[in-house]
Amino acid sequence: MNLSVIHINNVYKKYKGADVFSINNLSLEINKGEIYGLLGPNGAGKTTLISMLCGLLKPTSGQITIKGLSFKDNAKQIKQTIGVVPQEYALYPTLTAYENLMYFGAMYGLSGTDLKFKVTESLEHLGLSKFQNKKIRTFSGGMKRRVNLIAGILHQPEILFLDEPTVGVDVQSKNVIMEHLKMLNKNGTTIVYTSHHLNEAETFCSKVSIIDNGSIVASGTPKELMQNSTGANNLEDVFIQLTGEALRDYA
Ligand SMILES: Nc1ncnc2c1ncn2[C@@H]1O[C@H](COP(=O)(O)OP(=O)(O)OP(=O)(O)O)[C@@H](O)[C@H]1O
Repeated sequence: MNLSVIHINNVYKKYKGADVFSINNLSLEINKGEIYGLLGPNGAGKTTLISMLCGLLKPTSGQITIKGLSFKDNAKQIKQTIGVVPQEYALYPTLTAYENLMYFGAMYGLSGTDLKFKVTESLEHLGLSKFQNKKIRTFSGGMKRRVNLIAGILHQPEILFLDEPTVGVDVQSKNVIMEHLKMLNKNGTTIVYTSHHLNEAETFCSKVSIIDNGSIVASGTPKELMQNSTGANNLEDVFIQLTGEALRDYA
């Protein structure tokens, strides 16, 4: 039986001062154990949507529940259940990787030997042990992305939200990040992530939604979307068929 853990019902979002809705009557259910990809061109609304799912932004109207709970009434409870890996680095550049992670772990209520063990173990899993006492400002983009990921998962969240977790990283860092996410999912973590990497999403995601102009234009397993699009050999073909060739520049 599929157990829905994220429920999005008729959600709209209009930013203050904006003329148009960035999210436009969007409804979606995400089941426990999925790796769910939110895909779409620049400006489609991916970051806006995932920010609302994490409770960082409020919908203008509509409902979002996480395991049946709403941010309005149960924000504290939800925050213990979810992990968030934002697109922008949330790290302190003048602190070391170890110090940053001890800080983030403490924010999630971890402490003592448990916290030290989790920080040390995660740094090792993501290939960063050697650099744990170096300041973040000296780190490469790929190393910062890996520390950013650890900061969001130290408290072992049931549901993990990631906004473009592999943007701007080399293939080596990307592989380490994706393998780690697969391992977390195997151990029961539901993963919701935004990405521009359609090849990656095609193999990584159990389900995807393609978003354009703030609405979902298609949802399903990557295989289903390819089967339903005439002549599509891969998810990129489906994506182009649904969202078109036009550039999506915005400022
Ligand atoms: N703080 C804001 N104030 C006003 N408009 C915003 C704000 N943030 C985003 N928008 C607008 O909302 C729309 C959706 O933006 P969003 O960042 O969610 O898209 P995205 O799919 O994540 O894009 P990208 O792939 O470029 O990251 C865009 O038209 C954008 O200009």
